[in-house]
Amino acid sequence: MSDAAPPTDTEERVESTDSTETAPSGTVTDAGETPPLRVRNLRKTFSGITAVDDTSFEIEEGKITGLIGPNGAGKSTTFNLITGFLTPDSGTVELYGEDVTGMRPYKIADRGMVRTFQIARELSEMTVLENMMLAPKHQRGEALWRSVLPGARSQVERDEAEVLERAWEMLEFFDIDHLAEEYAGNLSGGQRKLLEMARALMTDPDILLLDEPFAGVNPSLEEKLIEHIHELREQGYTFLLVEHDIDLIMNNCSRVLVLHQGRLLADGPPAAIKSDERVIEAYLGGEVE
Ligand SMILES: Nc1ncnc2c1ncn2[C@@H]1O[C@H](COP(=O)(O)OP(=O)(O)OP(=O)(O)O)[C@@H](O)[C@H]1O
Repeated sequence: MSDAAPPTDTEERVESTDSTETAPSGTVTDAGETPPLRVRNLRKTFSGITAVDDTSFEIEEGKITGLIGPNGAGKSTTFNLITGFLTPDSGTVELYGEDVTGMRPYKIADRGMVRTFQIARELSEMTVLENMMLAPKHQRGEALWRSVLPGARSQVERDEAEVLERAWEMLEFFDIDHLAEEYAGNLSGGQRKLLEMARALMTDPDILLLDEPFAGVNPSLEEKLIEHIHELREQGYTFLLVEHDIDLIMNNCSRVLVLHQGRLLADGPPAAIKSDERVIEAYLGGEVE
């Protein structure tokens, strides 16, 4: 990625994806801002298979960026490398200019970047509210630590009250507060996605990484989910979305990153990506729109 100012939604330009053009670590864009997330020359292999191959990109503050690519392109691996669930063989991940490469996921979450998770089977047997209360683990850890200090009891109670208040706020924001006592396993696909997002927001992150946010969501809830994402973006949150539904990406992201065989094939606004020959070719010669 070059140091050029990020393209606007209307520009038809596709960024060069030559990773040698990336700016040195800690530099700022021409707009004068350090990007929330910058990935440089990331590489990850699994016993001979190169899943992510010298990939570099950055995402813009307060924008929705989409990450797409055919099956096996390296999207999940990239997500896991960025969020600390995998350690890269080489390359760096920077959050607001800070090198967080190889940091544990909870430390990365502490620094303001979180990802959504599918609700595991065990959590399906807990209520929606219980799922929410489990989310900010590091805050609970702090509360336990403080519990050995003088005057700690009231502090612990205050912490718990704050977490509970935040949980209700998020459930209300996503219109699932009426489901608070429902088992998570009884929710519809769309309601689960809302809960996944509500949980991710418990720690009040700056950057949200959404993993297939629309998978299994019916059209009416899909619309609601999209509205919520845009509302949060307007509040200043920054998004990176991995999603198989190309239309949803093209219609809702200001910028799209295309991975192919572990490498960044294209990076630009949706209109330019849709007409990019290399992208069309990567999708087996099929239609991108
Ligand atoms: N833990 C692993 N062990 C071995 N190979 C892996 C592992 N994880 C991913 N791979 C391989 O790395 C490549 C990239 O996989 P990845 O899951 O990141 O792609 P993806 O774009 O998310 O694919 P999909 O859209 O099908 O989910 C694939 O060839 C995959 O088989």
